[in-house]
Amino acid sequence: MPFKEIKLNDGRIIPQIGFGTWKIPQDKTQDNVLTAIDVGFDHIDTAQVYGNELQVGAALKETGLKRSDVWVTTKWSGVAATRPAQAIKQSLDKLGLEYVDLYLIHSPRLVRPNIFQGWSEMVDILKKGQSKSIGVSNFLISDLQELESSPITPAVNQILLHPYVYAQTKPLIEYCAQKGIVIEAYSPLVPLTQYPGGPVDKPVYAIAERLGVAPEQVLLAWIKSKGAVILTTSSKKERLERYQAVADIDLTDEDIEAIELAGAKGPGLARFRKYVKPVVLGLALQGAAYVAYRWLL
Ligand SMILES: NC(=O)C1=CN([C@@H]2O[C@H](COP(=O)(O)OP(=O)(O)OC[C@H]3O[C@@H](n4cnc5c(N)ncnc54)[C@H](O)[C@@H]3O)[C@@H](O)[C@H]2O)C=CC1
Ligand SMILES: O=CCc1c[nH]c2ccccc12
Repeated sequence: MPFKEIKLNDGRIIPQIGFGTWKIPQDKTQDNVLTAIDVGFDHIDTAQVYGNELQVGAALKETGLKRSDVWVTTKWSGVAATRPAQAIKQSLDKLGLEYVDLYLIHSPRLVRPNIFQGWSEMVDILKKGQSKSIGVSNFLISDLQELESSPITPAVNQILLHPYVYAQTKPLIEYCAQKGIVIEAYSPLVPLTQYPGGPVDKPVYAIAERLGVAPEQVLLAWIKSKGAVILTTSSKKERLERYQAVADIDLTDEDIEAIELAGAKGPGLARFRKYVKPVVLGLALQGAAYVAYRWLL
């Protein structure tokens, strides 16, 4: 089955695979994005906190692509204690765009305890046309429940998704399906990048050998089987070509079950969500420093 164009609850169509730009140094971003677009990516994912929106924008300009031919997502990450209204203006400026396709709250920690208020600020951005769709990232069911009385449901929830966290994440995935919220899966290759030698390797390598494909393609095909948007990355053109080729790789129900059974024997969410806390702590310190600076002025 080729990559689907996934329909969001606001009627817009999002390309099923996106090129992620987290951790790409500024001096490499423009080239990497150009390579991604060259091999067929038409969906780029960045964020305020990645610090490379300017270079993403430069790449988009260099391609000469029509604005409607590329999907651009960015996120409000709360850098320097910004609120969404200020952050979106800065992001659009850096990207050199009049609108983004999707604007996300990067983490519920940015808006707790008043999640509804934070979401209302995102709705304002939607109304102003600064983003065509709005959504959230790293939201739990309890966070999403706070938004149930909003007239606008998040279009997506961008979350960590790979076989080692699938069993624990299933209730969230099911909740999102029920509410019409599309899942965007980030870090799908964690079994290869952060837990090589783990129980998922056995079925993944066996399936890869049987199909004559690479193990990373099997993991991305597994995400595809869930109907989620895939967010992945590489600086290498050949890898990006392999990711794109996943459009033509379909797993059987037995393959999917074998991967999930092995995934359930792995370490689970606690092992893989560690980075979020230090990052958010860093942002909080940055915010506190800014508030102190404004108070001293
Ligand atoms: N909203 C959020 O909080 C987050 C969003 N993201 C988004 O998702 C994007 C993708 O996330 P990643 O964690 O980078 O994705 P990922 O799990 O797809 O990992 C990509 C890495 O895997 C490597 N790789 C590919 N094949 C491999 C193999 N066979 N063996 C070993 N390594 C291999 C690639 O070279 C690349 O460095 C990010 O760039 C960002 O845009 C990522 C993390 C958090
Ligand atoms: O997006 C990737 C991980 C990350 C980097 N900075 C933040 C801030 C808030 C949530 C997640 C992240």
